[in-house]
Amino acid sequence: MRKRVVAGNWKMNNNLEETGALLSGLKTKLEERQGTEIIVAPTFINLPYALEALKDSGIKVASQNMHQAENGAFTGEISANMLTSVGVRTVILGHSERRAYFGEKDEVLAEKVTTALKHKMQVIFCFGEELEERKSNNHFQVVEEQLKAALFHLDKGSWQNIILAYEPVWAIGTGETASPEQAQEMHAFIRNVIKEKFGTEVSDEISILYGGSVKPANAAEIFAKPDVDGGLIGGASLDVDSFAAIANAF
Ligand SMILES: O=C(CO)COP(=O)(O)O
Repeated sequence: MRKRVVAGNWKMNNNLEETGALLSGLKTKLEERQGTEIIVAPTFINLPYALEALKDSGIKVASQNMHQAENGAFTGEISANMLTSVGVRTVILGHSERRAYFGEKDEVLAEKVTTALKHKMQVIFCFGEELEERKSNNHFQVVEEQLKAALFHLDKGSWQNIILAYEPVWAIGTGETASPEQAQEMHAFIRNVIKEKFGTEVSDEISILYGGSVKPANAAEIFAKPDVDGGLIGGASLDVDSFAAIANAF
């Protein structure tokens, strides 16, 4: 049975006080939630605080990024060892904002995935096409290439620590969502790409999340599709009621 996951990517939002308020609201609203893995990804500086605040809640804490090297002269960066040493066991990698604004390429992302897995971290791996690529009908090819470049070096066993997050760039923060049919079509394609390389024992078990303007009003319809196993939520994860409503949309 593959996991259902609802994850909140807070991006560069929420200072300490705002983090505290959001976490205590989530704890109250989501503590009893069964059957769906809930993950929140505050900014690096608030990760230890979030871990403490969510202790015993069943809600997991993820970082939004990580450097591929073990340690060294990489000013401003955070390593896998630093994350796991404070108790963070999940990392979001490959987000389109990291690719677009910080120049992260597939090769670096492949290294980041390897490093995270070496440290026994769970990886939420993001990928997805840009608007022009969809308009020119290249979206399937783009997505397949992103998966191949960053994840095809893995062995079968590693996949139990991977969650995929399909996030079409044109739907992120734009209010424009992929239709449930578009999401299902792409998710089925992704599952098939994984099946052809790694077999059904991997493709049947891998959780594939959809991300891009998921809101309480559209979550249930998207999550109802057979190959959509949950969501990676940006803007709507910053509000307790919205995020709780999305988590309850299965
Ligand atoms: O980028 C996203 C999650 O990682 C999606 O962001 P929005 O939900 O704000 O569109």
